[in-house]
Amino acid sequence: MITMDNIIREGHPTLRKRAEKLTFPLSEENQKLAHDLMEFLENSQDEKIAEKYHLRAGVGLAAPQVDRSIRMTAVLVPGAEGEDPIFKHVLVNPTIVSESVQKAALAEGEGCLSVDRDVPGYVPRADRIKLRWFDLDGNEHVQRLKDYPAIVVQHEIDHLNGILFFDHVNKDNPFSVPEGTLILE
Ligand SMILES: O=C(O)C[C@@H](Cc1ccccc1)[C@H](O)SCc1ccccc1
Ligand code: NI
Repeated sequence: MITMDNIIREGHPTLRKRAEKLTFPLSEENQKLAHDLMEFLENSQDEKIAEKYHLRAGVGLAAPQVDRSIRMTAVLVPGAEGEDPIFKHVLVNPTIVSESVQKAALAEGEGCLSVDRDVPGYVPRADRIKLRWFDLDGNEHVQRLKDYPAIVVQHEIDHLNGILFFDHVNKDNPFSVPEGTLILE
């Protein structure tokens, strides 16, 4: 299982690389990695398991964060208590095929499992995206996302491109955003 010890931190060169596209069929190793990335998110969102293994809660984990520079990320956006997840997929070779001009940013800013410090400020991202990805069998999927799920997926795709959330924070005024940006509570 993946624990925090497997997650590389800010300053590790892999976090700043552009990850390599995958070809199908996926290797056994990469199929196992896909499972392990999603398992980490499930564990990190389970109070008992997270406490037992000292896991930070996560809604996304990209392969580069465990030092595997390939275009694969798990995303697990939970639904309400006892409800199905809002978005639960391992994305292979994800791309944003289109996005809204309108931006959105989380009111509480963003964090990252690979960044062990608080970086205050808004992270402006597209509020709505049209996402295309391949599943582990190589089937293509296309789905529109908006607000929080869209923010999470953009955060994870950034990891595949060597981008960290604080790269988007305005250096001069961290709490300034482009006009019309939605601040999501
Ligand atoms: O480091 C990662 O990629 C996982 C991040 C993803 C993320 C952070 C902020 C905004 C969108 C996505 C972790 O999930 S950060 C911890 C967290 C946990 C639950 C809810 C929000 C953030
Ligand atoms: Ni992150």
